[in-house]
Amino acid sequence: MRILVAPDKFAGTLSAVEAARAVALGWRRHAPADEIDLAPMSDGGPGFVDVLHAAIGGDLLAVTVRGPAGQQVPATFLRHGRVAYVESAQACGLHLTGGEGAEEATTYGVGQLVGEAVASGASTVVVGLGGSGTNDGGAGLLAALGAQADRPLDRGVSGLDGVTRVDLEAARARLADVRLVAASDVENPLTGLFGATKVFGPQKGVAEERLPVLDAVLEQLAAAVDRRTALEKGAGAAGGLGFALLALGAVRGPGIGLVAGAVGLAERARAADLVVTGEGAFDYSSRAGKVPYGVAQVACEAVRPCVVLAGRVAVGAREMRALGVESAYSLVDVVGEERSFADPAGALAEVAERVARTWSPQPS
Ligand SMILES: Nc1ncnc2c1ncn2[C@@H]1O[C@H](COP(=O)(O)OP(=O)(O)O)[C@@H](O)[C@H]1O
Ligand SMILES: O=C(O)[C@H](O)COP(=O)(O)O
Repeated sequence: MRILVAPDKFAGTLSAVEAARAVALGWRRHAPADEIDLAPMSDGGPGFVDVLHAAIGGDLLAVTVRGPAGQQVPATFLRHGRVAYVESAQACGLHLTGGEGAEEATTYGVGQLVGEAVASGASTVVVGLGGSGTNDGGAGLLAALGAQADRPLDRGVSGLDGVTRVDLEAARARLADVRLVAASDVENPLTGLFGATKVFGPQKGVAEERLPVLDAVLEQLAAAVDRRTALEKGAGAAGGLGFALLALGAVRGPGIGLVAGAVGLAERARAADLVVTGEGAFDYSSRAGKVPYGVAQVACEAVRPCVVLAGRVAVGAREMRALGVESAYSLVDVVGEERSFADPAGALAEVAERVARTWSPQPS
């Protein structure tokens, strides 16, 4: 059999590359003769630059930028021809905030990264969104690129309270000859019931009672910049960073589609008998622009079965079928929570070995 292994990262425990390797290791223990094609994936969130670099090559350029809490953080962007790929999580990721201080956390560093990419001569800058610890509507990015306002744009959402005027002229001029692409992992609008704050604020440490307050501040930002942009798909990605990029003229696309195209996923799925994908938590949010859903769609189009290996599975059988997934296996259910976190690679390999018994029966 030929198996295509195309997982996302397991946030907090395994990178996509490590997850793919663990699946292959476990699979081979049961089915050593199977051919395994590794295609670690990303939806624009953490791992975006590494996964693309491994797949398409190019030059990694190292820079130091302002992190979400004002600390200096190292980051790399990828230059491939005249295209630059920037991973926003490197400058404003949840792993950098530890799920604290979301109200003050800024995306200023992402703007610095975009500025560096432009300065390097890129004619297209693709910004991967997702896995952020920020909720500033991308105001920090706007500030780093030269935007002016009647409130500080670089102090997180809390600094924006009362904002009525944002001038994007300088930022737009800086990007005048550049095609900007927002590669988002979710399709949420900036504000409201399905907006960035209500849906993703809690995972960034925003307290329940603060959610409507912050949402209202982002409404003020939307009114000062452009209300219509705030309603666009993906405006609420990465704490509203999508909104700022769209306001600067970015075109939006799903990050998973972009990465799938870059790694040639469709062709590789057609060459496989089974597609294996996965992520930390396979839940309903996996539906929009998430890796397992995107990979399952590609598998479906290639008429190949697709299975999910995830840390946790919170999708019912019917939902799963609707997502185009045959079966989903949970590390926590198979090896227990303690081992899943203490030895994630070993746990994933063990689950993969068991899944191989079902999907790749060996001659006895
Ligand atoms: N090894 C693991 N075992 C069990 N659960 C895990 C493991 N690694 C990550 N997770 C779960 O996955 C969650 C992250 O989900 P994930 O799908 O990776 O990221 P995101 O939703 O940000 O795209 C973590 O909060 C954790 O609950
Ligand atoms: O807010 C973000 O960074 C994402 O767009 C949604 O978060 P997730 O990467 O954890 O899904």
